[in-house]
Amino acid sequence: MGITFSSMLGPLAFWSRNREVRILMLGLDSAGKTTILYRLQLGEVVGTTPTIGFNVETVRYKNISFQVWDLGGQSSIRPYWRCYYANTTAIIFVIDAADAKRLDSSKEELHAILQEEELKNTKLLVLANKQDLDHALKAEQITERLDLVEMKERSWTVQGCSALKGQGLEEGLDWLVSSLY
Ligand SMILES: Nc1nc2c(ncn2[C@@H]2O[C@H](COP(=O)(O)OP(=O)(O)OP(=O)(O)O)[C@@H](O)[C@H]2O)c(=O)[nH]1
Ligand SMILES: [Mg+2]
Repeated sequence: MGITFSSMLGPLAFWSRNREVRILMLGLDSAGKTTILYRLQLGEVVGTTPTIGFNVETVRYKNISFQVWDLGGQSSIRPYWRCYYANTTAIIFVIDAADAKRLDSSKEELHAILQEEELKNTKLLVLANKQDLDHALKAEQITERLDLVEMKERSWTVQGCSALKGQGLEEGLDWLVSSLY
């Protein structure tokens, strides 16, 4: 009996308890996607091998269930990314910020994804991973190199992180959560 705080929150509380947000994690091979997935889910660094196909895990953060799809990034399997686009809420695009030579390839793949009709309403979190390495480019430099500065039609951000050290990932998820409301 009586009105409880959660009943007053009503639909919002229901939404946050029950909605599963589908996230696609994409990026070139060896960017650190699988390491990030398991760092988020288990809170530790696991040994990885190149992903052939995908890993999918539920990550609970701030009362929201994220269903995170981590797809293999090798060039031969990138054409299969499109099979997973439907019903995606947000893209996490992972960059190896210490691998400046491959930034142009990352940019090409990212801009191709952003043209996809099925992904046109998705939020975009770019993770500039491997910030623990001395020569890693900072988030601002990655933003420029990826040609994102002028992008106005979608919610996006670039967040520096290190899956190895566990830094920057919570900030990225906080941005994702805030972008959902
Ligand atoms: N120094 C450093 N190395 C990292 C970091 N994150 C991942 N790595 C390493 O980068 C390599 C590739 O990591 P994965 O997570 O397998 O990369 P991936 O993006 O899943 O690669 P594919 O499955 O081939 O698409 C591994 O040796 C990781 O240990 C990081 O933050 N810092
Ligand atoms: Mg992988």
